[in-house]
This record gives sequence, C-alpha cells and structure tokens, in this order.
Amino acid sequence: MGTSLHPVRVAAINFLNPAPLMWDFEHPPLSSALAQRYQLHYTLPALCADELLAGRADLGLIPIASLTPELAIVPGCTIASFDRVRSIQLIVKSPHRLETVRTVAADNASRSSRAYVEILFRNFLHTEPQFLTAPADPIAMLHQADAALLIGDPALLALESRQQIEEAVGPCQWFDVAHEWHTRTGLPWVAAVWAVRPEALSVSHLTTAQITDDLIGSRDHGLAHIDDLVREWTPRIAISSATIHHYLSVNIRYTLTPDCIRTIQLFRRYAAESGILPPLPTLRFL
Ligand SMILES: C=C(O[C@@H]1C=C(C(=O)O)C=C[C@H]1O)C(=O)O
Repeated sequence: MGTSLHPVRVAAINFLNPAPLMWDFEHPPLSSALAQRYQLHYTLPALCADELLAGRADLGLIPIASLTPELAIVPGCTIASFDRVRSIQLIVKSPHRLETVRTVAADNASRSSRAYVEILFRNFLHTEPQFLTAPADPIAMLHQADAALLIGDPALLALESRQQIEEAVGPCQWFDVAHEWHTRTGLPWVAAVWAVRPEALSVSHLTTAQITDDLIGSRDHGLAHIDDLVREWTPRIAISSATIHHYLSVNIRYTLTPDCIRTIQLFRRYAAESGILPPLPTLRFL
C-alpha cells in the first residue's frame, strides 16, 4: 500500500448525516494512513458537485441530481432513507395545502431534494409552482414563498424550533420529502453517492478496488461506532442524543442497494421527462 504522490482530492458534505461514512478519515487507527492517500475538504452538497464537475476535486459525495455522463458512481455507499429521513422538510404555510402551493423557496445547498420536490409537484400532483433559491432560513423563506424546502442540519434544527417558526409565519404543514417519495414509488429515497472523475484517478496511485474498499471500510467502521458519533455530535448541534442516534441508525441508510440504484434511475427519468434535469439514460459505475 504505497503512498500516493497525488492524493485524491475529496469533496465531502459538512452535515451530520455523512458522519458514519467519514469515520476512518477522522479517527485513528486509519486516519493517518488515509491522509496520505486522500485530501479532504468539507462543504455543502451543491458545492461538492460543483467542485467535482469543475475538476477542483477528484472524488465527491455528490447529490444524485448532479451526476453527469462523465462521472462514475463508486459502488457501495450512499446517503439514502427507507422511509422518513427527518432532514428533508418541505414546510407549507397556511392556508396552503400541497396542491395549492404556487411558490417554493428552496435551500441553495440542495440539488437532489429540490429536484425531488419538483418531481412531487409536476409528476405526482400535476402542478407547476415557481421555485426560487434561498439561504437556509425558514422564517425568511416562508415570508417570501408559500413553501420552503430545507435540507441537512438546518432542517433538523427547524424541526426543533417548529413552534417559533409557526409563531412567526403562522401554522404550517411539515412534509418529510423522503416519505412522500417512498409512499408514491415504494422505493427508497436516495440523496447522494460517492462519485469520481475516472481520469483523475489515473494520476493518483490508487486502484479502483482500493478506493471502494477505503470508502466501504470507513462506512462499516462508522456504523459500528454510532454511539461514539452521537457523543461527538451532541455538543456540536442543538439536537438531543436520542434524536441524533435515531437519525444516524434509522432515518439515514448508507448502503447503495439494487433498489437505491432503481431509485436513481427512476428519479433521473422523471426529472428528464419534466425538463427538471438533463437526461442521464445510463449510470456509469467505477
Ligand atoms: C439526507 C440529506 O441528504 C442530502 C441532500 C442533498 C440534496 O438535496 O441535494 C445532497 C446530499 C445529501 O447529504 C440531508 O442532508 O438532509
């Protein structure tokens, strides 16, 4: 296992949900060996995709909405949910119902969830609300639009301050976007995958097997250390230990199963049919 001359530049997501995937990169005994092979940088999902597509990163945890024919999915890991994900919330302000929403303020960190919500309206509810992009501030968003889409840690925190938000903007209905997808398709909801620019890997000395094994190994070790992750994150985020534990062990799923791959295909097909995303008829794998 030689030291790579050109470490693989990795764009990772700075939310709580990917923490199990990142275990070996952040903890001994493997963190120092992995630091020889990988150079990590943490940012928002939409920016991970931009960095990978612009060639400023070689490997990224990117929204499935940002996959292009040039990128290859690394098999094994994902950010997904089998039903309720908790951290993807579509908040609809009274007196609106889902069916009457005309404007949606979407979190500018999101690519996948925004496209899922567009699919929900266009393909399932047959409405065409206007989308605007906004920073993750639920009260400001709901002052601007009939509905707000929040993702990641800001969505988890909004659930904790639901009462203050509704005092400011009036009563709201809160929809878990993963649950809405799951009840309509019977499939898991998938947000993100590890993806690479395959040509970038040829200048590092890493084999595809090593990258796959490093990422899957890190995920497996992270899932074996959920209690440690809960202890690490409890002081960092204003959410109870019990909620963090449930989130990392039940809400989010980390294995890219055949059903998850069916979801990516169906999601991209619906998005292409409605002109939400460019077509991606075949998925490329490393
Ligand atoms: C589950 C989540 O999935 C995230 C949502 C994404 C998106 O909407 O584009 C992308 C990456 C995921 O980390 C979350 O952050 O809440």
